[in-house]
Amino acid sequence: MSRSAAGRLTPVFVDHLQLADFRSYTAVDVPLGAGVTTFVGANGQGKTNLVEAIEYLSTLSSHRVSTDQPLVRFGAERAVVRARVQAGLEDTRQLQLEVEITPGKANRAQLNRSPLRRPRELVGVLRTVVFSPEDLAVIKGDPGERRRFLDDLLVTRWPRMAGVRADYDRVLRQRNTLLKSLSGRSRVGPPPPEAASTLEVWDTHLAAAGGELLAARLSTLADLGPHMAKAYADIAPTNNEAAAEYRSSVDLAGRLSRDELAEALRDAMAERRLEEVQRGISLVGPHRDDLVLSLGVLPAKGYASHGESWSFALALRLGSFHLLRSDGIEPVLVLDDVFAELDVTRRERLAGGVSAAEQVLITAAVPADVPAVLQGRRYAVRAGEVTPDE
Ligand SMILES: Nc1ncnc2c1ncn2[C@@H]1O[C@H](COP(=O)(O)OP(=O)(O)OP(=O)(O)O)[C@@H](O)[C@H]1O
Repeated sequence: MSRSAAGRLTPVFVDHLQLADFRSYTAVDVPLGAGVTTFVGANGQGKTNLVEAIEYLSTLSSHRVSTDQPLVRFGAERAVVRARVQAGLEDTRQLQLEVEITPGKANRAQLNRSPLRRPRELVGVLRTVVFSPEDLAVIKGDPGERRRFLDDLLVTRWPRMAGVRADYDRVLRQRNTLLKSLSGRSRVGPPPPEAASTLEVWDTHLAAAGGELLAARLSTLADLGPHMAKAYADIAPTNNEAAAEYRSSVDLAGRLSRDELAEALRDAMAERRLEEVQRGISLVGPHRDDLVLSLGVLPAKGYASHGESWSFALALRLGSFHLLRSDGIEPVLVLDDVFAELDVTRRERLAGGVSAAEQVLITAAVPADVPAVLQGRRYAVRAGEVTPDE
């Protein structure tokens, strides 16, 4: 979604959500709209399930699970998530998004009631930024959590990158299978000529997709940096600046373009060929990289306090939100279960930081945790029923 001629962002928001056999819901219909909507209810009533469905329509993934099975209501065969999205200044442009999730089989997606050739084509029609308790793992967890954060963000910016990311993962799996078979030989030395040439083919594919992924990561991180630092300073004013630096498994030597990075990857693979064959695994590439998040001179991981880690996680999401807006994209902002984790000052600051959003979806077990300025439309969620809460 791009800027209008007047320079305004095109407003985008979910207007209606409909679920069938998704998570705990047999069937539910929820009218939504621009501005703030809060879902309140006791623990385990199905609040997060609602916003998770919207996230799934946007990204075809969930921040809570890595497989689709838990998304389908226990005992059901498939789930359907359907939403009407308003995308336009004149209230005229409505998009109908639908995805059918069938674990173990290919999912199916529709846009405006026409089946898409590949569900992936749905990615990017609706953009979301989701902040949830699971985000703490981006600060405290393994490098994979930070890679996923960055890759999710760059796919949100450039939906085409979903294909590049999938290609990279596929080629990596195939290359690893070959390396593993070579490492199983009784005497591990340079691979026999036939295997060496097959490996070179995989090197070329891995370097091509890897170079493109790396270039997108580096430019996204560079663009995110100032937004993230500002968001952190707004939430937790200290002298410590929040920063993020890319740590690569290859010597990047200032290279930034996709072709230069692909070449760097190919060189690094050639250099470590013997070691890769011995260990039976791909040792260089974006899948081995990390983001070093720091507060002042100290790394956040292992040093930041619990509150600082929360502020940092929040700054990553708010920074992402502002980055996307500066790209001309209007993402739907989801704040899932986060107000209970923040102190009063940070709640108020978060509320101030999201006031620019066209649509904010909030879940909370305790309504009083949500600052008054964010009290928009409210729904009570209880045992699979979603009803307006006056
Ligand atoms: N595939 C599924 N089939 C049936 N029920 C499910 C499925 N997945 C999750 N649930 C149920 O959904 C409920 C959790 O819903 P959800 O995570 O939306 O809760 P919540 O209202 O956000 O709660 P909290 O305030 O504790 O975060 C649990 O009771 C869980 O058993």
